Amino acid sequence: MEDEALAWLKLALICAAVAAAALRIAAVLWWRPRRIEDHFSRQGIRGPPYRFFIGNVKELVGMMMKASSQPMAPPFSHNILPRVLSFYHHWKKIYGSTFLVWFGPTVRLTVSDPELIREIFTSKQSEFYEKSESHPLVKQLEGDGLLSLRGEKWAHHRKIIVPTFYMENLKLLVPVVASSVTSMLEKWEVLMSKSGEVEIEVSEWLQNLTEDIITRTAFGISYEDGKAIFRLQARQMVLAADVFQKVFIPGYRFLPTKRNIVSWKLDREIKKSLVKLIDRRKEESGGSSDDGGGDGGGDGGNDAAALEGRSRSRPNDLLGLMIQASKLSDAVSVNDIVEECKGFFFAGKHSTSNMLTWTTVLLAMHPQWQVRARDEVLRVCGSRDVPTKDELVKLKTLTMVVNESLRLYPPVVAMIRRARADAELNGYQIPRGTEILIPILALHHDQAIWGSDANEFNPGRFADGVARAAKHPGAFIPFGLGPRNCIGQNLALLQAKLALAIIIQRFSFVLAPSYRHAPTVLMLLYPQHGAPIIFKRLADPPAPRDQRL
Ligand code: HEM
Repeated sequence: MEDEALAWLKLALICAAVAAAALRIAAVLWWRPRRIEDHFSRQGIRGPPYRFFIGNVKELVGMMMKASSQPMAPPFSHNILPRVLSFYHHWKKIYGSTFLVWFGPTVRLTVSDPELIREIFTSKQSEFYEKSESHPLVKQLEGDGLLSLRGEKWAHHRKIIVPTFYMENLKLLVPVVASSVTSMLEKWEVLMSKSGEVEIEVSEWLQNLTEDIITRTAFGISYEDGKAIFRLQARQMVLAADVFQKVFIPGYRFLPTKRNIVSWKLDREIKKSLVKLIDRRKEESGGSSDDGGGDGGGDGGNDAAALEGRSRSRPNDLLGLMIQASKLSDAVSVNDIVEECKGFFFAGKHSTSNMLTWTTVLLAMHPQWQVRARDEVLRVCGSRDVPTKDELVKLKTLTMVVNESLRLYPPVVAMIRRARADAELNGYQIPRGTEILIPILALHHDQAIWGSDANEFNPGRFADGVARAAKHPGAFIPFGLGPRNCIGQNLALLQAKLALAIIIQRFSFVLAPSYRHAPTVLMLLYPQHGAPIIFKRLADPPAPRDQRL
């Protein structure tokens, strides 16, 4: 009898637990989304209706797949928003520029008004919005460093790493970057036909170039070891990109599939090699706080100032700076350094090569700007000399071209933030946990901000600088904005200008007949069918040095 009562009790408890779990699931997947929809609807913000569990993902993926399966129309148009962010383009027409979209049961408020964006990133309100958790695959690649850290740990790391990217430090890297570029061009020369022409798939070559440069910046004197490590990471990226294109299955990354086993092995190898390298660099720098990256001495108190002093005298590499900082502060461990190195490779390589690829494509499409940019380079730097750091600053036309390329084809097409507490955004009440989607690409193509030629390539709009190029000074944000803006933007721009200057100095180029204009997004904005371009060696232009500026 007692046994039977116990059995009933157990059953009742199980039923209660199942009912509680079901209620919880229903709350998360049904009532909460409805409540949020109502909350925003009362404030005049609407969006496509939430569907149980999947939200708007099915329609969104369908629109994106359809768009990327169709050619651009007209074929070389820069009006790429409908193709690249088709869901935004479609729903904006129905619901206005501030609308809700459901990524599963997670709500995202899409915001493309520059005033609201400024509020989210730079005003006092900005402390309410934090970086949201990345997709697990992205997280594995970006590491647990600056890109994903939050709070005090992020602030500490940022303070330590910032001096690496000071312009006076980066300028010392000009010869390093230039030698990577010229060695790439020498390889192109070898491939050239007798008539001095060659077809190059630039996106691949430029990826190798930026990998080389980021390796030198991150590892400096340990270049060869760094290269081997970044090769492993590049393999891991290929695996991740493959999975990224498939339907996301929660928990998939924990399953011992063939792909996951290879990826885990790579991850272990990357960590092991980095730890070994860091230990060796630590040993080489002995008991002193100098890692050999600089020649000043630190007092152990103001670490950022000490690092800054060093950066003026010699180019420090990221690894050297982090090792130095780890000696000055317990807050940076070997594991932290490992994670930062991973993040730099992830953030620096493809974004910069994409920017270079799009700018090369645009110059091939718009020969009049290619000629203008070349005339300037030849006038300022001559026909064969590698531009110096001072000459680079004088290349105004090239700067305008790069900015226009970053406007029309921003490698990072969107950013996401998450409200960590209930917040007010210019009168809108934003509940805790709401994610905010900032479609950089849409902001950059908005006719209300950039004028009726927003979808045309017109570098001239940047003639008076970035702040005056649009109706709103904060409308150009390829590198993000506020305290978490891109730490590597100076390096990226320096690389791009130097590489482009050396290329246009030596070659003229046009799109290959096989080029199909098809911008698409997979983590970053890239040319779906590659970027084949025909380069033709220029006859040595007669520009003697003394006739230049
Ligand atoms: C054209 C090239 C690049 C573009 C378009 C770009 C774009 C961006 C954007 C939009 C952000 C802000 C993301 C957000 O707020 O959610 C960002 C952050 C970041 N970028 Fe870049 N980036 C580029 C190159 C680089 C390079 C070369 C490096 C490093 C070598 C780098 C390292 C980082 C890091 C570490 C962050 C996170 C900063 C923080 O949160 O404190 N980026 N980048």
